[in-house]
Amino acid sequence: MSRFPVENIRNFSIIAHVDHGKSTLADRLLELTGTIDKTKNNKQVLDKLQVERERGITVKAQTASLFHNYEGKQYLLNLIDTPGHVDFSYEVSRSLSACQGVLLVVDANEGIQAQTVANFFLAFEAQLSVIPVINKIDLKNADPERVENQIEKVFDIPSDECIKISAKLGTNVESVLQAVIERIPPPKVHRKNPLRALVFDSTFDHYRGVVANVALFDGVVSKGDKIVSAHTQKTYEVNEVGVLNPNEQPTHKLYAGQVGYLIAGMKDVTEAQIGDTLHLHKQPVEPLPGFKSAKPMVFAGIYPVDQSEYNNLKSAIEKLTLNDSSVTIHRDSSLALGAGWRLGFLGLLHMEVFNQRLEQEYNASVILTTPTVPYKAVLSSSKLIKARRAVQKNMMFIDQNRVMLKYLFPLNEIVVDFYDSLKSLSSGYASFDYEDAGYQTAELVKMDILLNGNTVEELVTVVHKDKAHSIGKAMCERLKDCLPRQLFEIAIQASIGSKIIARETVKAYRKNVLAKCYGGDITRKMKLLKKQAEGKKKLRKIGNIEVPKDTFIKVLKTQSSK
Ligand SMILES: Nc1nc2c(ncn2[C@@H]2O[C@H](COP(=O)(O)OP(=O)(O)OP(=O)(O)O)[C@@H](O)[C@H]2O)c(=O)[nH]1
Repeated sequence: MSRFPVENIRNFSIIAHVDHGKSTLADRLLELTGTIDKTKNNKQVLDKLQVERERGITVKAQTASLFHNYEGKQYLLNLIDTPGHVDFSYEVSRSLSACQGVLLVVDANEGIQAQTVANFFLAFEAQLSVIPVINKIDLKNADPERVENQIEKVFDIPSDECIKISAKLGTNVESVLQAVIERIPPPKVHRKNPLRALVFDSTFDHYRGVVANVALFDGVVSKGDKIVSAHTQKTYEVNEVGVLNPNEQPTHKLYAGQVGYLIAGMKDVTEAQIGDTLHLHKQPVEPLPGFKSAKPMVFAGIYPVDQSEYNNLKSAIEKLTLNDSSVTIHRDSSLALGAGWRLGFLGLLHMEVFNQRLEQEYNASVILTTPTVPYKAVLSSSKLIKARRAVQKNMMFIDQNRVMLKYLFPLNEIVVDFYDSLKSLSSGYASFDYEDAGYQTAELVKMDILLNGNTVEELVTVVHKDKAHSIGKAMCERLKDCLPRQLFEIAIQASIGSKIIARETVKAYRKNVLAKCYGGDITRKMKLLKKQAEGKKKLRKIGNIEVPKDTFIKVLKTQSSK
Protein backbone atom coordinates (compact mmCIF):
# COMPACT_ATOMS: atom_id res chain seq x y z
CA MET A 1 0.00 0.00 0.00
CA SER A 2 3.02 2.30 0.34
CA ARG A 3 3.00 2.52 -3.49
CA PHE A 4 0.14 4.98 -3.23
CA PRO A 5 1.22 8.43 -2.03
CA VAL A 6 -1.65 10.58 -0.76
CA GLU A 7 -1.84 12.54 -4.02
CA ASN A 8 -2.67 9.32 -5.88
CA ILE A 9 -5.65 8.45 -3.68
CA ARG A 10 -9.28 9.38 -4.28
CA ASN A 11 -12.05 8.49 -1.83
CA PHE A 12 -15.57 8.87 -3.23
CA SER A 13 -19.17 7.74 -2.79
CA ILE A 14 -21.86 7.10 -5.34
CA ILE A 15 -25.09 8.73 -4.23
CA ALA A 16 -28.47 8.96 -5.95
CA HIS A 17 -32.19 8.58 -5.70
CA VAL A 18 -33.37 4.96 -5.43
CA ASP A 19 -32.93 2.95 -8.66
CA HIS A 20 -31.07 5.64 -10.59
CA GLY A 21 -28.24 3.17 -11.16
CA LYS A 22 -25.58 3.51 -8.44
CA SER A 23 -24.89 -0.19 -8.07
CA THR A 24 -24.84 -0.71 -11.84
CA LEU A 25 -22.31 2.12 -12.22
CA ALA A 26 -20.25 0.54 -9.41
CA ASP A 27 -20.23 -2.75 -11.39
CA ARG A 28 -18.87 -0.98 -14.48
CA LEU A 29 -16.18 0.83 -12.45
CA LEU A 30 -15.12 -2.48 -10.88
CA GLU A 31 -14.91 -4.02 -14.36
CA LEU A 32 -13.07 -1.12 -15.97
CA THR A 33 -10.38 -1.19 -13.30
CA GLY A 34 -10.06 -4.97 -13.55
CA THR A 35 -11.29 -5.48 -9.96
CA ILE A 36 -13.80 -8.02 -11.21
CA ASP A 37 -13.89 -9.91 -14.49
CA LYS A 38 -16.13 -8.55 -17.18
CA THR A 39 -19.04 -10.97 -17.57
CA LYS A 40 -22.70 -10.60 -18.26
CA ASN A 41 -23.39 -11.87 -14.74
CA ASN A 42 -22.11 -8.79 -12.92
CA LYS A 43 -25.32 -7.39 -11.54
CA GLN A 44 -25.04 -5.18 -8.46
CA VAL A 45 -21.90 -7.03 -7.30
CA LEU A 46 -21.60 -4.85 -4.19
CA ASP A 47 -25.12 -5.72 -3.02
CA LYS A 48 -23.90 -8.72 -1.05
CA LEU A 49 -26.73 -9.28 1.43
CA GLN A 50 -29.46 -11.78 0.67
CA VAL A 51 -32.10 -9.16 1.45
CA GLU A 52 -30.50 -6.78 -1.09
CA ARG A 53 -30.49 -9.43 -3.80
CA GLU A 54 -34.08 -10.45 -3.12
CA ARG A 55 -35.44 -6.90 -3.01
CA GLY A 56 -33.11 -5.47 -5.67
CA ILE A 57 -32.20 -2.52 -3.45
CA THR A 58 -29.08 -1.50 -1.59
CA VAL A 59 -29.54 -1.27 2.18
CA LYS A 60 -25.86 -1.27 3.28
CA ALA A 61 -23.09 0.97 2.05
CA GLN A 62 -20.25 -1.14 0.58
CA THR A 63 -16.65 -0.23 0.08
CA ALA A 64 -14.35 -1.33 -2.74
CA SER A 65 -10.75 -0.29 -3.43
CA LEU A 66 -9.95 -0.01 -7.13
CA PHE A 67 -6.47 0.21 -8.62
CA HIS A 68 -6.33 2.29 -11.78
CA ASN A 69 -3.60 3.40 -14.13
CA TYR A 70 -4.18 6.92 -15.45
CA GLU A 71 -1.67 8.91 -17.54
CA GLY A 72 1.17 6.65 -16.42
CA LYS A 73 0.41 6.85 -12.69
CA GLN A 74 -1.13 4.18 -10.51
CA TYR A 75 -4.11 5.45 -8.49
CA LEU A 76 -5.98 3.95 -5.55
CA LEU A 77 -9.69 4.76 -5.82
CA ASN A 78 -11.83 3.92 -2.81
CA LEU A 79 -15.44 3.69 -3.84
CA ILE A 80 -18.40 3.50 -1.46
CA ASP A 81 -21.73 2.47 -2.98
CA THR A 82 -24.61 3.77 -0.85
CA PRO A 83 -28.34 2.99 -0.55
CA GLY A 84 -30.88 5.28 -2.25
CA HIS A 85 -34.00 4.73 -0.20
CA VAL A 86 -34.77 7.40 2.36
CA ASP A 87 -34.89 4.84 5.22
CA PHE A 88 -31.18 4.20 4.78
CA SER A 89 -29.88 7.76 4.44
CA TYR A 90 -27.91 7.32 7.68
CA GLU A 91 -25.68 4.94 5.73
CA VAL A 92 -25.07 7.69 3.19
CA SER A 93 -24.13 10.36 5.70
CA ARG A 94 -21.66 8.05 7.46
CA SER A 95 -20.08 6.97 4.18
CA LEU A 96 -19.46 10.57 3.22
CA SER A 97 -17.22 11.05 6.25
CA ALA A 98 -14.65 8.79 4.57
CA CYS A 99 -14.80 10.70 1.23
CA GLN A 100 -13.66 13.88 -0.47
CA GLY A 101 -16.10 13.68 -3.37
CA VAL A 102 -19.27 12.09 -4.71
CA LEU A 103 -20.73 10.91 -7.97
CA LEU A 104 -24.29 12.22 -7.93
CA VAL A 105 -26.13 9.86 -10.29
CA VAL A 106 -29.36 11.13 -11.86
CA ASP A 107 -31.63 9.09 -14.14
CA ALA A 108 -31.82 10.72 -17.61
CA ASN A 109 -35.50 9.97 -17.80
CA GLU A 110 -36.74 10.64 -14.26
CA GLY A 111 -34.50 13.64 -13.59
CA ILE A 112 -33.94 15.08 -10.12
CA GLN A 113 -35.95 13.27 -7.43
CA ALA A 114 -36.35 13.69 -3.71
CA GLN A 115 -33.31 11.70 -2.60
CA THR A 116 -31.21 13.34 -5.31
CA VAL A 117 -31.84 16.63 -3.53
CA ALA A 118 -31.44 15.18 -0.02
CA ASN A 119 -28.20 13.37 -0.86
CA PHE A 120 -26.78 16.36 -2.74
CA PHE A 121 -27.20 18.47 0.39
CA LEU A 122 -25.52 15.84 2.55
CA ALA A 123 -22.49 16.03 0.24
CA PHE A 124 -22.67 19.81 -0.06
CA GLU A 125 -22.77 20.30 3.71
CA ALA A 126 -19.79 17.96 4.07
CA GLN A 127 -18.00 20.26 1.54
CA LEU A 128 -17.34 17.42 -0.88
CA SER A 129 -16.73 17.81 -4.63
CA VAL A 130 -19.87 16.83 -6.51
CA ILE A 131 -19.64 15.24 -9.97
CA PRO A 132 -23.09 15.01 -11.58
CA VAL A 133 -23.52 11.85 -13.67
CA ILE A 134 -26.59 11.57 -15.90
CA ASN A 135 -27.27 7.86 -16.27
CA LYS A 136 -29.48 5.70 -18.52
CA ILE A 137 -28.97 7.83 -21.64
CA ASP A 138 -29.75 4.65 -23.61
CA LEU A 139 -33.41 4.78 -22.55
CA LYS A 140 -35.88 5.71 -25.27
CA ASN A 141 -37.36 8.53 -23.21
CA ALA A 142 -34.02 9.81 -21.90
CA ASP A 143 -33.72 13.58 -21.98
CA PRO A 144 -30.23 14.36 -20.66
CA GLU A 145 -30.38 18.04 -21.69
CA ARG A 146 -33.48 18.61 -19.55
CA VAL A 147 -31.76 16.90 -16.61
CA GLU A 148 -28.63 19.05 -17.14
CA ASN A 149 -30.80 22.15 -16.88
CA GLN A 150 -32.43 20.85 -13.71
CA ILE A 151 -29.02 20.20 -12.17
CA GLU A 152 -27.85 23.69 -13.04
CA LYS A 153 -31.01 25.28 -11.67
CA VAL A 154 -31.39 23.31 -8.43
CA PHE A 155 -27.73 22.68 -7.48
CA ASP A 156 -26.04 25.57 -9.26
CA ILE A 157 -23.63 23.20 -11.04
CA PRO A 158 -22.78 24.31 -14.64
CA SER A 159 -24.38 21.92 -17.12
CA ASP A 160 -21.04 21.27 -18.87
CA GLU A 161 -19.84 19.52 -15.70
CA CYS A 162 -22.42 16.75 -16.16
CA ILE A 163 -21.15 13.43 -17.50
CA LYS A 164 -23.69 11.52 -19.60
CA ILE A 165 -23.44 7.75 -19.42
CA SER A 166 -25.24 4.47 -19.71
CA ALA A 167 -24.06 2.35 -16.77
CA LYS A 168 -25.96 -0.60 -18.19
CA LEU A 169 -24.18 -0.55 -21.56
CA GLY A 170 -20.92 0.90 -20.22
CA THR A 171 -21.16 3.98 -22.47
CA ASN A 172 -18.77 6.78 -21.47
CA VAL A 173 -18.00 5.26 -18.07
CA GLU A 174 -14.23 5.93 -18.54
CA SER A 175 -15.01 9.68 -18.34
CA VAL A 176 -16.36 9.05 -14.86
CA LEU A 177 -13.04 7.53 -13.74
CA GLN A 178 -11.18 10.41 -15.35
CA ALA A 179 -13.38 12.95 -13.53
CA VAL A 180 -12.88 11.16 -10.21
CA ILE A 181 -9.13 11.57 -10.59
CA GLU A 182 -9.17 15.12 -11.97
CA ARG A 183 -12.00 16.73 -10.05
CA ILE A 184 -11.91 15.10 -6.59
CA PRO A 185 -9.04 16.26 -4.39
CA PRO A 186 -6.82 13.75 -2.58
CA PRO A 187 -7.52 13.41 1.16
CA LYS A 188 -5.91 16.00 3.48
CA VAL A 189 -3.99 13.76 5.86
CA HIS A 190 -0.58 13.40 7.51
CA ARG A 191 1.26 10.12 7.39
CA LYS A 192 3.98 11.27 9.77
CA ASN A 193 1.50 12.01 12.60
CA PRO A 194 0.44 9.28 15.04
CA LEU A 195 -2.33 6.97 13.85
CA ARG A 196 -5.86 8.38 13.82
CA ALA A 197 -8.42 6.04 12.22
CA LEU A 198 -12.18 6.52 12.02
CA VAL A 199 -14.39 3.43 12.32
CA PHE A 200 -17.10 4.30 9.80
CA ASP A 201 -18.78 0.90 9.63
CA SER A 202 -18.42 -2.53 11.17
CA THR A 203 -19.76 -6.04 10.88
CA PHE A 204 -19.66 -9.06 13.13
CA ASP A 205 -18.06 -12.21 11.79
CA HIS A 206 -18.95 -15.42 13.62
CA TYR A 207 -15.34 -16.63 13.59
CA ARG A 208 -13.17 -13.53 13.66
CA GLY A 209 -15.26 -11.17 15.79
CA VAL A 210 -15.64 -7.54 14.80
CA VAL A 211 -14.44 -6.46 11.34
CA ALA A 212 -14.15 -2.66 11.39
CA ASN A 213 -14.15 -0.53 8.24
CA VAL A 214 -11.68 2.27 8.81
CA ALA A 215 -10.63 5.49 7.12
CA LEU A 216 -7.13 6.63 8.13
CA PHE A 217 -6.89 10.37 8.78
CA ASP A 218 -3.32 10.27 10.10
CA GLY A 219 -0.42 7.85 10.45
CA VAL A 220 -0.03 4.19 9.56
CA VAL A 221 -1.44 0.97 11.01
CA SER A 222 0.31 -2.39 10.65
CA LYS A 223 -0.47 -5.96 11.50
CA GLY A 224 0.81 -6.58 15.04
CA ASP A 225 0.37 -2.95 16.22
CA LYS A 226 -1.18 -2.31 19.60
CA ILE A 227 -4.16 -0.02 19.15
CA VAL A 228 -6.61 1.64 21.55
CA SER A 229 -10.27 2.50 21.11
CA ALA A 230 -10.80 6.15 22.11
CA HIS A 231 -14.35 5.24 23.09
CA THR A 232 -13.71 2.31 25.46
CA GLN A 233 -9.98 2.87 26.15
CA LYS A 234 -9.45 -0.86 25.61
CA THR A 235 -6.22 -2.02 23.95
CA TYR A 236 -6.06 -4.62 21.16
CA GLU A 237 -3.48 -6.18 18.89
CA VAL A 238 -4.15 -5.81 15.17
CA ASN A 239 -4.51 -9.32 13.69
CA GLU A 240 -5.25 -8.29 10.14
CA VAL A 241 -5.52 -5.14 8.01
CA GLY A 242 -6.40 -4.92 4.37
CA VAL A 243 -8.49 -3.47 1.59
CA LEU A 244 -11.84 -4.54 0.17
CA ASN A 245 -11.24 -5.42 -3.42
CA PRO A 246 -14.26 -5.95 -3.29
CA ASN A 247 -13.58 -8.96 -1.04
CA GLU A 248 -11.15 -8.72 1.86
CA GLN A 249 -7.53 -8.68 0.77
CA PRO A 250 -4.93 -8.48 3.59
CA THR A 251 -2.20 -5.87 3.02
CA HIS A 252 -0.19 -5.83 6.31
CA LYS A 253 -0.35 -2.04 6.40
CA LEU A 254 -2.75 0.84 5.74
CA TYR A 255 -1.56 4.43 5.35
CA ALA A 256 -3.28 7.77 6.04
CA GLY A 257 -5.68 8.60 3.22
CA GLN A 258 -6.54 4.97 2.65
CA VAL A 259 -9.76 3.15 3.45
CA GLY A 260 -9.83 -0.53 4.44
CA TYR A 261 -10.74 -3.03 7.12
CA LEU A 262 -9.12 -4.01 10.38
CA ILE A 263 -9.55 -7.02 12.69
CA ALA A 264 -8.21 -6.70 16.21
CA GLY A 265 -9.75 -9.42 18.31
CA MET A 266 -12.80 -7.43 19.40
CA LYS A 267 -15.11 -10.24 20.39
CA ASP A 268 -17.91 -8.24 21.90
CA VAL A 269 -20.17 -6.10 19.73
CA THR A 270 -20.14 -3.27 22.27
CA GLU A 271 -16.39 -2.84 21.68
CA ALA A 272 -16.51 -1.54 18.13
CA GLN A 273 -18.70 1.53 18.00
CA ILE A 274 -19.29 3.08 14.63
CA GLY A 275 -17.83 6.60 14.84
CA ASP A 276 -15.04 5.52 17.24
CA THR A 277 -11.43 6.67 16.75
CA LEU A 278 -8.57 4.16 16.95
CA HIS A 279 -5.04 5.22 17.87
CA LEU A 280 -1.75 3.55 18.75
CA HIS A 281 -1.07 2.39 22.30
CA LYS A 282 0.59 5.20 24.32
CA GLN A 283 0.06 7.68 21.47
CA PRO A 284 -3.32 9.25 22.25
CA VAL A 285 -4.86 11.63 19.69
CA GLU A 286 -7.77 14.04 19.61
CA PRO A 287 -10.73 11.78 18.67
CA LEU A 288 -12.48 12.50 15.37
CA PRO A 289 -15.97 14.02 15.63
CA GLY A 290 -17.76 10.69 15.02
CA PHE A 291 -21.39 10.70 13.87
CA LYS A 292 -24.61 12.28 14.98
CA SER A 293 -26.75 9.45 16.25
CA ALA A 294 -29.61 8.49 13.96
CA LYS A 295 -33.06 9.67 14.94
CA PRO A 296 -35.54 6.80 14.93
CA MET A 297 -38.93 7.54 13.42
CA VAL A 298 -40.80 4.29 13.92
CA PHE A 299 -40.79 2.21 17.09
CA ALA A 300 -41.84 -1.41 17.44
CA GLY A 301 -41.62 -4.05 20.12
CA ILE A 302 -39.72 -7.20 19.22
CA TYR A 303 -40.08 -10.49 21.12
CA PRO A 304 -38.84 -14.04 20.63
CA VAL A 305 -41.63 -16.36 19.45
CA ASP A 306 -40.50 -18.66 22.22
CA GLN A 307 -39.02 -17.16 25.43
CA SER A 308 -36.35 -19.88 25.52
CA GLU A 309 -34.90 -18.12 22.44
CA TYR A 310 -34.42 -14.86 24.35
CA ASN A 311 -30.63 -15.06 24.70
CA ASN A 312 -30.08 -16.13 21.10
CA LEU A 313 -32.27 -13.29 19.87
CA LYS A 314 -30.44 -10.83 22.14
CA SER A 315 -27.11 -11.79 20.64
CA ALA A 316 -28.53 -11.69 17.09
CA ILE A 317 -29.97 -8.20 17.61
CA GLU A 318 -26.69 -6.94 19.09
CA LYS A 319 -24.67 -8.26 16.18
CA LEU A 320 -27.05 -6.90 13.60
CA THR A 321 -27.23 -3.46 15.23
CA LEU A 322 -23.45 -3.34 15.12
CA ASN A 323 -23.80 -3.46 11.34
CA ASP A 324 -26.88 -1.23 11.33
CA SER A 325 -26.15 1.38 13.94
CA SER A 326 -29.20 3.46 13.07
CA VAL A 327 -31.42 1.08 15.06
CA THR A 328 -31.96 2.07 18.70
CA ILE A 329 -32.62 -0.59 21.35
CA HIS A 330 -34.31 -0.46 24.74
CA ARG A 331 -35.23 -3.42 26.84
CA ASP A 332 -38.97 -3.90 27.23
CA SER A 333 -41.32 -6.51 28.57
CA SER A 334 -44.96 -7.33 28.10
CA LEU A 335 -47.26 -9.46 30.21
CA ALA A 336 -48.38 -11.32 27.15
CA LEU A 337 -45.14 -11.60 25.17
CA GLY A 338 -42.58 -11.82 27.96
CA ALA A 339 -39.15 -10.19 27.77
CA GLY A 340 -38.17 -8.37 24.60
CA TRP A 341 -37.05 -5.00 23.28
CA ARG A 342 -38.39 -1.76 21.88
CA LEU A 343 -36.49 -0.93 18.72
CA GLY A 344 -36.42 2.38 16.86
CA PHE A 345 -36.13 2.39 13.05
CA LEU A 346 -35.79 5.09 10.42
CA GLY A 347 -38.88 3.89 8.57
CA LEU A 348 -41.10 0.92 7.85
CA LEU A 349 -38.91 -0.46 5.05
CA HIS A 350 -35.98 -0.25 7.44
CA MET A 351 -38.01 -2.21 10.00
CA GLU A 352 -38.96 -4.86 7.45
CA VAL A 353 -35.39 -5.20 6.21
CA PHE A 354 -34.08 -5.51 9.78
CA ASN A 355 -36.63 -8.23 10.51
CA GLN A 356 -35.75 -10.05 7.29
CA ARG A 357 -32.01 -9.84 8.05
CA LEU A 358 -32.62 -11.27 11.54
CA GLU A 359 -34.39 -14.21 9.96
CA GLN A 360 -31.98 -14.74 7.08
CA GLU A 361 -28.62 -13.99 8.66
CA TYR A 362 -29.31 -15.13 12.23
CA ASN A 363 -32.12 -17.65 11.81
CA ALA A 364 -34.22 -15.79 14.38
CA SER A 365 -38.00 -15.96 14.49
CA VAL A 366 -39.64 -12.96 16.12
CA ILE A 367 -42.94 -11.25 16.87
CA LEU A 368 -42.97 -7.60 15.86
CA THR A 369 -45.63 -5.40 17.43
CA THR A 370 -47.53 -2.56 15.78
CA PRO A 371 -45.12 0.25 14.95
CA THR A 372 -45.76 3.55 16.66
CA VAL A 373 -44.31 6.95 15.88
CA PRO A 374 -43.39 10.30 17.41
CA TYR A 375 -43.96 13.04 14.68
CA LYS A 376 -42.71 14.37 11.24
CA ALA A 377 -42.80 15.90 7.63
CA VAL A 378 -42.83 16.50 3.66
CA LEU A 379 -44.63 16.20 0.14
CA SER A 380 -47.17 16.30 -2.72
CA SER A 381 -50.53 15.65 -4.49
CA SER A 382 -53.24 17.73 -2.83
CA LYS A 383 -56.05 15.18 -2.20
CA LEU A 384 -53.79 12.67 -0.70
CA ILE A 385 -52.22 15.39 1.40
CA LYS A 386 -55.42 16.89 2.80
CA ALA A 387 -56.59 13.47 3.91
CA ARG A 388 -53.37 13.22 5.90
CA ARG A 389 -53.60 16.41 7.92
CA ALA A 390 -50.70 18.14 6.20
CA VAL A 391 -49.81 21.83 6.10
CA GLN A 392 -48.00 23.28 3.07
CA LYS A 393 -44.74 25.08 3.82
CA ASN A 394 -43.05 25.78 0.52
CA MET A 395 -43.17 25.20 -3.25
CA MET A 396 -40.46 25.48 -5.90
CA PHE A 397 -40.55 24.71 -9.63
CA ILE A 398 -37.55 22.60 -10.65
CA ASP A 399 -38.48 22.92 -14.34
CA GLN A 400 -41.70 23.16 -16.40
CA ASN A 401 -42.81 19.68 -15.44
CA ARG A 402 -41.53 19.26 -11.94
CA VAL A 403 -42.34 20.92 -8.66
CA MET A 404 -40.85 20.45 -5.21
CA LEU A 405 -43.42 20.81 -2.43
CA LYS A 406 -42.68 20.98 1.26
CA TYR A 407 -45.33 19.97 3.74
CA LEU A 408 -45.57 19.44 7.44
CA PHE A 409 -47.13 16.02 8.08
CA PRO A 410 -47.96 14.08 11.18
CA LEU A 411 -45.43 11.26 10.89
CA ASN A 412 -47.96 8.52 11.51
CA GLU A 413 -49.84 9.63 8.37
CA ILE A 414 -46.91 8.90 6.07
CA VAL A 415 -44.92 6.21 7.68
CA VAL A 416 -46.60 3.08 6.41
CA ASP A 417 -48.15 3.50 2.98
CA PHE A 418 -47.91 7.15 2.02
CA TYR A 419 -45.06 6.39 -0.36
CA ASP A 420 -47.08 3.69 -2.18
CA SER A 421 -50.15 5.92 -2.45
CA LEU A 422 -48.06 8.82 -3.71
CA LYS A 423 -46.46 6.61 -6.34
CA SER A 424 -49.75 5.20 -7.57
CA LEU A 425 -51.56 8.58 -7.59
CA SER A 426 -48.75 10.19 -9.57
CA SER A 427 -48.28 7.16 -11.86
CA GLY A 428 -44.83 6.70 -10.41
CA TYR A 429 -43.60 10.25 -11.11
CA ALA A 430 -43.57 11.75 -7.63
CA SER A 431 -40.92 10.92 -5.07
CA PHE A 432 -40.49 12.00 -1.49
CA ASP A 433 -38.01 12.56 1.27
CA TYR A 434 -38.55 13.65 4.86
CA GLU A 435 -36.88 15.07 7.89
CA ASP A 436 -37.97 15.45 11.49
CA ALA A 437 -39.95 18.58 12.32
CA GLY A 438 -40.41 18.05 16.06
CA TYR A 439 -43.47 17.31 18.20
CA GLN A 440 -46.79 19.15 17.91
CA THR A 441 -50.04 19.06 19.82
CA ALA A 442 -52.80 16.89 18.31
CA GLU A 443 -56.08 15.29 19.32
CA LEU A 444 -55.00 11.72 19.71
CA VAL A 445 -56.73 8.78 21.38
CA LYS A 446 -55.53 5.37 22.43
CA MET A 447 -57.45 2.61 20.68
CA ASP A 448 -57.53 -0.97 21.98
CA ILE A 449 -58.35 -4.08 19.99
CA LEU A 450 -60.04 -6.81 22.04
CA LEU A 451 -60.47 -10.52 21.34
CA ASN A 452 -63.28 -11.89 23.47
CA GLY A 453 -62.72 -9.01 25.85
CA ASN A 454 -58.91 -9.40 26.13
CA THR A 455 -56.76 -6.53 24.92
CA VAL A 456 -54.28 -7.46 22.18
CA GLU A 457 -51.23 -5.50 23.26
CA GLU A 458 -49.53 -5.68 19.89
CA LEU A 459 -52.44 -3.85 18.31
CA VAL A 460 -52.89 -1.02 20.79
CA THR A 461 -52.52 2.11 18.67
CA VAL A 462 -52.52 5.84 19.08
CA VAL A 463 -54.70 7.36 16.35
CA HIS A 464 -56.14 10.72 15.50
CA LYS A 465 -59.59 11.20 17.03
CA ASP A 466 -61.24 11.80 13.62
CA LYS A 467 -59.84 8.58 12.19
CA ALA A 468 -60.41 6.25 15.12
CA HIS A 469 -63.68 4.87 13.81
CA SER A 470 -62.50 4.05 10.28
CA ILE A 471 -59.17 2.62 11.46
CA GLY A 472 -60.85 0.54 14.19
CA LYS A 473 -63.37 -0.85 11.72
CA ALA A 474 -60.67 -1.70 9.19
CA MET A 475 -58.54 -3.43 11.81
CA CYS A 476 -61.49 -5.54 13.03
CA GLU A 477 -62.36 -6.51 9.45
CA ARG A 478 -58.79 -7.46 8.66
CA LEU A 479 -58.45 -9.45 11.89
CA LYS A 480 -61.58 -11.33 10.94
CA ASP A 481 -59.96 -12.28 7.62
CA CYS A 482 -56.64 -13.27 9.22
CA LEU A 483 -57.73 -15.15 12.33
CA PRO A 484 -58.12 -18.89 11.89
CA ARG A 485 -61.51 -20.13 13.06
CA GLN A 486 -61.30 -21.87 16.41
CA LEU A 487 -63.41 -24.14 18.56
CA PHE A 488 -65.50 -21.25 19.84
CA GLU A 489 -66.85 -17.92 18.59
CA ILE A 490 -64.49 -14.93 18.74
CA ALA A 491 -65.68 -11.35 19.22
CA ILE A 492 -63.29 -8.81 17.72
CA GLN A 493 -63.79 -5.30 19.03
CA ALA A 494 -62.11 -1.91 18.77
CA SER A 495 -62.53 0.36 21.79
CA ILE A 496 -61.54 3.77 23.04
CA GLY A 497 -61.54 3.54 26.81
CA SER A 498 -64.73 1.64 27.62
CA LYS A 499 -66.51 2.74 24.41
CA ILE A 500 -66.71 0.04 21.71
CA ILE A 501 -66.41 1.65 18.27
CA ALA A 502 -66.35 -1.42 15.97
CA ARG A 503 -67.10 -5.15 16.11
CA GLU A 504 -66.72 -8.28 13.98
CA THR A 505 -67.34 -11.95 14.81
CA VAL A 506 -65.44 -15.09 13.81
CA LYS A 507 -67.65 -18.20 13.85
CA ALA A 508 -66.63 -21.37 15.72
CA TYR A 509 -64.95 -24.28 13.90
CA ARG A 510 -63.25 -27.47 14.88
CA LYS A 511 -60.03 -28.63 13.33
CA ASN A 512 -59.18 -32.24 13.93
CA VAL A 513 -55.85 -33.18 12.44
CA LEU A 514 -56.60 -36.85 12.97
CA ALA A 515 -59.87 -36.67 11.04
CA LYS A 516 -58.44 -38.51 8.05
CA CYS A 517 -56.70 -41.22 10.08
CA TYR A 518 -59.21 -44.04 10.36
CA GLY A 519 -57.73 -46.39 12.96
CA GLY A 520 -54.33 -47.61 11.77
CA ASP A 521 -50.79 -46.77 12.73
CA ILE A 522 -50.32 -44.91 16.03
CA THR A 523 -46.91 -43.48 14.96
CA ARG A 524 -48.59 -41.66 12.10
CA LYS A 525 -51.08 -40.09 14.52
CA MET A 526 -48.23 -39.07 16.83
CA LYS A 527 -46.42 -37.48 13.91
CA LEU A 528 -49.46 -35.41 12.96
CA LEU A 529 -50.01 -34.29 16.54
CA LYS A 530 -46.33 -33.35 16.86
CA LYS A 531 -46.51 -31.32 13.67
CA GLN A 532 -49.59 -29.56 14.97
CA ALA A 533 -47.80 -28.80 18.25
CA GLU A 534 -44.86 -27.31 16.35
CA GLY A 535 -47.21 -25.19 14.29
CA LYS A 536 -48.65 -23.90 17.53
CA LYS A 537 -45.27 -22.54 18.57
CA LYS A 538 -45.70 -19.95 15.87
CA LEU A 539 -48.99 -18.96 17.48
CA ARG A 540 -49.49 -16.49 20.20
CA LYS A 541 -52.25 -17.06 22.76
CA ILE A 542 -54.49 -14.18 23.71
CA GLY A 543 -56.85 -15.44 26.40
CA ASN A 544 -57.53 -18.86 24.92
CA ILE A 545 -57.43 -17.61 21.33
CA GLU A 546 -54.56 -18.65 19.08
CA VAL A 547 -53.21 -15.90 16.85
CA PRO A 548 -50.60 -16.56 14.09
CA LYS A 549 -47.70 -14.15 14.49
CA ASP A 550 -47.93 -12.55 11.04
CA THR A 551 -51.52 -11.49 11.82
CA PHE A 552 -50.25 -8.41 13.64
CA ILE A 553 -48.32 -7.16 10.65
CA LYS A 554 -51.18 -7.88 8.23
CA VAL A 555 -53.64 -5.99 10.41
CA LEU A 556 -51.32 -3.09 10.91
CA LYS A 557 -50.78 -2.65 7.17
CA THR A 558 -54.46 -1.91 6.57
CA GLN A 559 -54.62 0.34 9.53
CA SER A 560 -52.64 3.14 7.98
CA SER A 561 -54.25 2.94 4.57
CA LYS A 562 -57.56 4.08 6.03
N1 LIG B 1 -31.60 1.23 -19.39
C1 LIG B 1 -30.75 1.37 -18.39
N2 LIG B 1 -31.02 0.81 -17.19
C2 LIG B 1 -30.13 0.98 -16.19
C3 LIG B 1 -28.94 1.72 -16.36
N3 LIG B 1 -28.28 1.72 -15.17
C4 LIG B 1 -29.01 1.00 -14.31
N4 LIG B 1 -30.14 0.54 -14.90
C5 LIG B 1 -31.20 -0.28 -14.33
O1 LIG B 1 -31.85 0.44 -13.28
C6 LIG B 1 -32.22 -0.41 -12.21
C7 LIG B 1 -31.65 0.10 -10.90
O2 LIG B 1 -30.25 0.01 -10.93
P1 LIG B 1 -29.37 -0.11 -9.62
O3 LIG B 1 -27.95 -0.03 -10.06
O4 LIG B 1 -29.81 -1.25 -8.78
O5 LIG B 1 -29.81 1.23 -8.90
P2 LIG B 1 -29.37 1.75 -7.48
O6 LIG B 1 -29.34 3.23 -7.61
O7 LIG B 1 -28.13 1.09 -7.04
O8 LIG B 1 -30.57 1.30 -6.57
P3 LIG B 1 -30.62 1.34 -4.95
O9 LIG B 1 -29.29 0.93 -4.46
O10 LIG B 1 -31.67 0.40 -4.55
O11 LIG B 1 -30.92 2.74 -4.59
C8 LIG B 1 -31.70 -1.80 -12.58
O12 LIG B 1 -32.77 -2.52 -13.14
C9 LIG B 1 -30.63 -1.52 -13.64
O13 LIG B 1 -30.47 -2.57 -14.56
C10 LIG B 1 -28.68 2.30 -17.65
O14 LIG B 1 -27.67 2.95 -17.91
N5 LIG B 1 -29.62 2.10 -18.60
